[in-house]
Amino acid sequence: MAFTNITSLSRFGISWPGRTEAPRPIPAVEQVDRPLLEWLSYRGLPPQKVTLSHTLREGRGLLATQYLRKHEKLLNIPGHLLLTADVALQKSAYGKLLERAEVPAWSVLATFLAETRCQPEGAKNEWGVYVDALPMRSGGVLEWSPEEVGLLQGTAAMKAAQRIMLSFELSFVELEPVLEKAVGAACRPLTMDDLRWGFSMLLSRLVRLPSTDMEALIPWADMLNHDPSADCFLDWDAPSSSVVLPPDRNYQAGEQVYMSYGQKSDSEMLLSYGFAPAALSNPHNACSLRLSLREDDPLFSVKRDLLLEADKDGYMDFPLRLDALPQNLLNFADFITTSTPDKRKASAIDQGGSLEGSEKKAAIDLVMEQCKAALASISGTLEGDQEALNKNDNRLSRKKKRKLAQFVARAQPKTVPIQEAPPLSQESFSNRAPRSRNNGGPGPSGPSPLKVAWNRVLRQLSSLPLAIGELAVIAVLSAIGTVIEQNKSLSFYMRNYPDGPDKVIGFVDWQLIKTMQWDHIYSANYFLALMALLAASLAACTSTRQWPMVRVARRWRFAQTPERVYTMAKEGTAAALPNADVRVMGQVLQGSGYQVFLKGGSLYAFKGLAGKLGPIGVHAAMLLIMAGVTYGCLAGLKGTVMVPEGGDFIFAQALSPRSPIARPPSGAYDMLHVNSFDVKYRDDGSVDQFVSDLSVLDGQGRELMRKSISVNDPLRYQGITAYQTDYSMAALTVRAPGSPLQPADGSPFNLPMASLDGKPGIKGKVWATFVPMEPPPADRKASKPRGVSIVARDFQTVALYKTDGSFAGIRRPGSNKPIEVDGMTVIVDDIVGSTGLELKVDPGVPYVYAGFAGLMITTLVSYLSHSQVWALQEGPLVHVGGRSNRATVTFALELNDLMNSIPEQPPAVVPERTAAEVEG
Ligand SMILES: C[S@@+](CC[C@H](N)C(=O)[O-])C[C@H]1O[C@@H](n2cnc3c(N)ncnc32)[C@H](O)[C@@H]1O
Repeated sequence: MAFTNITSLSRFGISWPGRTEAPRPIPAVEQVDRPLLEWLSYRGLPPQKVTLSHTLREGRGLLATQYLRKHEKLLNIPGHLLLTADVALQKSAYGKLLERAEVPAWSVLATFLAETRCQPEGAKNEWGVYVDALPMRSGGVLEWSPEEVGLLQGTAAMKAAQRIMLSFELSFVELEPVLEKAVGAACRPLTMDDLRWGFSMLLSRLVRLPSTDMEALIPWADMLNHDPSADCFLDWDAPSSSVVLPPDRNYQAGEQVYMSYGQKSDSEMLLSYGFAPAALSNPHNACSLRLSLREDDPLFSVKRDLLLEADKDGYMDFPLRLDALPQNLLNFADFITTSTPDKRKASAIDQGGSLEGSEKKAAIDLVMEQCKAALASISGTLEGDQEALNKNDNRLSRKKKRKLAQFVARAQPKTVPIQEAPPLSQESFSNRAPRSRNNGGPGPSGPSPLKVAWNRVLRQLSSLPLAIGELAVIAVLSAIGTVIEQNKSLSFYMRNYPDGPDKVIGFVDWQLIKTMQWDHIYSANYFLALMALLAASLAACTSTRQWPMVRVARRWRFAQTPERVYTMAKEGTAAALPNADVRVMGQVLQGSGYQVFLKGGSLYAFKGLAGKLGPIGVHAAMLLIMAGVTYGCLAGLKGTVMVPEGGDFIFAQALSPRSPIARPPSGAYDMLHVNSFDVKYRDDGSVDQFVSDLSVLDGQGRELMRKSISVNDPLRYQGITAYQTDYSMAALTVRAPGSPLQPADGSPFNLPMASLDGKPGIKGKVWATFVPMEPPPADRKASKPRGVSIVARDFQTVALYKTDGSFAGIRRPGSNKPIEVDGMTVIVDDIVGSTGLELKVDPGVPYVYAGFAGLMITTLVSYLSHSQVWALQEGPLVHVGGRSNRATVTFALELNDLMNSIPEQPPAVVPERTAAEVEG
């Protein structure tokens, strides 16, 4: 296929430039290079297999001094020659200030370059010779005039240019107040232009060494020029502790050695490095191809609806590289051409997979058709420019630069960067990655492998799909924990989840429950590990995403040009107010709750920063809840007791620790006494409430606390909570003249009650006792004892049965009404109840409560809009732009109202000229 194969470019009459250059005579060292070469050798640069030349098409570059074999290690630059942000921090007069302000690595390096360059001769720091050897200009976009940048209007290259320029401006705004604080620096105060030069040098020379992820300026290696067809990168060689370059081909002595600055498109090259590779020589060039559904397709509306359902528009943009086609492009092309559209196809567009047979052919044909159209427009433009482009060098004249900009603007309507791991990169600058802090490791200033690995782990952990997956698994496990009763005895599970054919829902039996720890799922090791993983994900997301967003939001960002005001507003509200004063605008904004900053005629105002902090608070609150739950699970104690009225126990006897780290609180050694247990009934006879009157007593029996507890109203004492959860019947108080147990004085006596739950044919809460009519027989086996059986289901009535088991009657305890059973009189006086208490010690509760309170507040705060307004005074005009991340319509209305409320200033009075002046 023509477009996946770069050799097909020969049909445009294009061959690879540069790499076919004839070897040159090896030049003698020029006078101008001497200071740099002497400095390099003084700083310990070993003899090299390349030498510096000035007479190359690209300006300076490195020539092989001997035959170089492919893959042989070239260069050998020791680690201490690397200029990293950490080295710059140590050597810079602004080091302490920059360190304290935590500015990004790029800003540290740019400041160091700028200050070194400004230092007077003789007072320069040890990097002075190297910095003086850097070019005055790189040709990159930071050095372009607004008019030149304007030539990119309407292109994606414009966006990239703006991103780079905005990053520089943000860096400057951040650096300016820091640098102002410096006293006694060895150079004059640094200006915006000084720093612009510093950043421009970084953009065109900073190297990222892929294997250590370290960014540094590398003297000597930064003399290598770029060749789009080269495939070799600078890298850190751990065994030799130096920077090396393994060439991707053999070089003759005198030939220029090239490296690759990364798989970058022409526009990226132009913006960062100030040159564009010869036309069509760059296989990494990319343009955006838009594929859309065809309106003449009879299945148009079916396909459009399917795409909408799959959350997609009727068109898709694809970054197209001459040497590769993305799979989702083919999938989308297949969807456009298919005669059997379905849900699966629509939602699988962004997935991998490969197409087969006729589907693949139809998809490729469509892509080819569109590509041809796109390429025809590119090649048409190129032919006219080719001559000019082929002659480009790195000291671009204004005219040439304009020409190149036009080329980028016309030839690449939408250039999209699509490559990985470029060694020379402006990415960290544009993304404003924070300065790396070096904690030791190989090389003098590279991040340790540990740090690289740590960053990778952080990135993985903060992935949203991972966090959603973790939450989903926790939700499923919590559902299991809600359905299956927790922390019951083994016999409970054996009874309720039998094995064999009666398994619950066909597969859940007690063995599975025990093996999977579903009987205590919330303290199971894998559940706790999952909680820890979710906590790590939340923390990673906060540190890698949310906190940087807040830091960016906190920066004051002034717009210096009207275009910038409108760019900052993006799709928000923008307007130009005639005869207005930006200071009045500031006062109006301040009156509406904005924080306003004015610098010269430029205004920046914001409100609702808390809205950006809200999500961090949400994460912190969730972490607190999880920490509280985990702490409660590990350091908690729990237990259940059944205590008869009048009975007591020491808390610690009933509490068992949930893990070895759990410790009973000091109050656990006090005693709980049950003064009474009462069941309250409604008029219809149903149970209304169970009430236990409890007292906490100390070792000497003194009452420390007393409370009547009921369901949902527990007793809380020194971290111990006693819940009313159960009841039982302990004894029946009766009088039974004629029974051998009846005391002689006729007073009532107690008969213990036993639960019948689980006895054949009986389920639920039923208790019974027996009033004997005669002393127990000598041979208990031979004859059954005679007596009255009394059965109770609740505390209101009891049923009495004769010796032969037949029903005798019902009585209310305490009614004093006797009943005659088999000749014996029985009076039921009372049922003595037992209260069932559940005891819990959960030291995590305060944290969980605090977490939930925090969660409610921070969730609300997250909904606050973060609104920003920029304004710039330009003569009598004030350009205003604003945007908000939420409630955009309300914000637009509010900003419009604010703008309308700004009083119009009287226009400046132009004195009328006198007749004499006119004549004169
Ligand atoms: C890392 S420096 C290389 C050394 C540089 N030639 C010098 O004199 O310092 C990068 C700069 O070299 C120039 N450069 C590199 N490769 C080039 C190429 N293929 N064509 C034109 N200029 C190139 C650009 O000006 C770029 O900003």
